[in-house]
Amino acid sequence: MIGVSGLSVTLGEREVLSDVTLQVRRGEWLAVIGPNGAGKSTLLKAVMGIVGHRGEVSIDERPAASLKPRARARLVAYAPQTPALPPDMTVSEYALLGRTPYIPYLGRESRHDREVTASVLDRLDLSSFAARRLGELSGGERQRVVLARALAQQAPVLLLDEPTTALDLGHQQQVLELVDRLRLADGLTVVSTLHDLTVAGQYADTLLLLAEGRAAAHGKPVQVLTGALIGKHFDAHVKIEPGPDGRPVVHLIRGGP
Ligand SMILES: Nc1ncnc2c1ncn2[C@@H]1O[C@H](COP(=O)(O)OP(=O)(O)OP(=O)(O)O)[C@@H](O)[C@H]1O
Repeated sequence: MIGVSGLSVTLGEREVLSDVTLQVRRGEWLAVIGPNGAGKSTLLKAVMGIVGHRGEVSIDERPAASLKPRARARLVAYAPQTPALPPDMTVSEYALLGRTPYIPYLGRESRHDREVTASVLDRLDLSSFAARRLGELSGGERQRVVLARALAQQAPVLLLDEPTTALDLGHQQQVLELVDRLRLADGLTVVSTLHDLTVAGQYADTLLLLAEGRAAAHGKPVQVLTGALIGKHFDAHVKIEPGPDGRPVVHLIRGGP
């Protein structure tokens, strides 16, 4: 569904992504992990086509560069880490922007567009916030609104940049379960950056470990979440245990490194 080949990005004077190649199958969840500054957000932005890059990106077998903005928006929804939100816009107006690729030029949203948006707001516990202004929300509420806009887009590919960092535990689970259910029901392809390595290993089929802009490891959670790789690339001292479902659980060890 997503193909990336020889992807490199230079920002300012620095090459922040170097020669990254990967494939994400339809219905797969890929989590991009790695230390701060490794290039995770830049990888998502390059797939979205919002930073200049070298190398190839294809979406649904089509070169991403050839997609017109409206066609791209019907294929890929992106929830950035810290988007600028217009403070006076309401939650429902903002979430409805996710329907823009379906609204005719100079036309208005349909009843279906409003229903899809309302249903997404409901599934993210945001119905009671629908009339609130974005400038009056907490960090976690804002994060769920950004996600609501992306989900309202109903695109087959979802790119989520740190979708849960500002969320309390219950809302983290709600968001991750919602994305997972949509993926299993509708075959969504998901690429998310995630700092919580245990969560990444719980939900994703495949992990990509980026370090200094390069792919340092790629594979199933048990192959990537190893003490050796985490010690080397995060400079962290951890203990890894299999969780109840066999997927790895990463514990920080007090006193290390
Ligand atoms: N506009 C820019 N000009 C120069 N360097 C930049 C620019 N934007 C980002 N960078 C650098 O690119 C590198 C990769 O940034 P990126 O945001 O992709 O990292 P990340 O892995 O998502 O980090 P984090 O975990 O901290 O969110 C960082 O070293 C960052 O300082």
